[in-house]
Amino acid sequence: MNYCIEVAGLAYQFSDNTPVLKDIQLRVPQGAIYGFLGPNGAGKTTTLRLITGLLRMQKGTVQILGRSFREHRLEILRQTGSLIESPAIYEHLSAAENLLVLQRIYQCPKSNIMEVLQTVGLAAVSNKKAGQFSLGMKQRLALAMAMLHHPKLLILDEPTNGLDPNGIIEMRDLLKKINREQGISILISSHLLPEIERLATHLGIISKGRMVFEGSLEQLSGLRQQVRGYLLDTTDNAAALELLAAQEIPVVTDTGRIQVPALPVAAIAELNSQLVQQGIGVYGIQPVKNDLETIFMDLIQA
Ligand SMILES: Nc1ncnc2c1ncn2[C@@H]1O[C@H](COP(=O)(O)OP(=O)(O)OP(=O)(O)O)[C@@H](O)[C@H]1O
Repeated sequence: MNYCIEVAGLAYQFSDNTPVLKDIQLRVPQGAIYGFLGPNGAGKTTTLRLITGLLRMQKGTVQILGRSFREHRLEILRQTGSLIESPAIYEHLSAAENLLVLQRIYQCPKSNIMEVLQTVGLAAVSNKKAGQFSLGMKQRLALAMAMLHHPKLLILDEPTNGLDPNGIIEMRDLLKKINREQGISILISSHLLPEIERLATHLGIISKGRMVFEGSLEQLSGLRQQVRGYLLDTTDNAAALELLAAQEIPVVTDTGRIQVPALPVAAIAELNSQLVQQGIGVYGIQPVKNDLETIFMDLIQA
């Protein structure tokens, strides 16, 4: 598989000497929308700042679009668009004028300006001052700015932060469209699993400065299929709990029902017959499967 970003052994600490990143491995397949997920303070922004050269690397290697970032920094940045921290939008300039400033820096064709405004759905308001834009429109302008020079790769740090539900959906659809129609690979960070689940093809989860999962969405869903335990419905829960305690089987009862761990199916069948032999009717045995939220919480709390 070809990767547009390959990070290995990335470690970082700020001046207070507390390690913030520890041995980060991250591989973004070409053409992917890679969701970089983790709770607040996990190290997402620091990782993205290192990958885009906003922070100086201390340890590890970063390859972008097949080249070492250390050795080919400028060449890589010319092919990469990023949106990290608040974008530098001039509020007193129109959307088109904001892009014109960048067009002069990038020395790219002027026709790119209307083209990206079209892509992000701001062509009709290209002459409106950015200061009069809603937050969602500003984020779309920021995305247009990141895309102006036709990058092959976009690196976006929580681009939906602060947007209302409609703005979030718009941004998600836009990113999918850009990825599908222009073949641009996207690395996007978020602390919201449902958002990433609806958008990403691949996923990396970071917690306390370490990667705790990396793989496709299917692989994560595979974990969802695993059985966490079984719910037992009985005619006499008190007697059933006594029998389980005698066998030292841990139970959870916080839903008002008895949940036993994911024992082998033969052990569950044996438990069922013992309960019945004790005169306790068992009218339900239901496997409890992981949901994505539980998997996520398990991974980040491990
Ligand atoms: N300039 C800095 N100096 C010292 N510590 C910092 C600095 N920037 C970030 N940190 C610390 O590094 C850790 C990781 O922060 P980072 O911003 O990378 O996390 P994050 O996953 O992006 O979180 P969030 O979702 O809240 O943005 C945090 O403990 C943070 O306090």
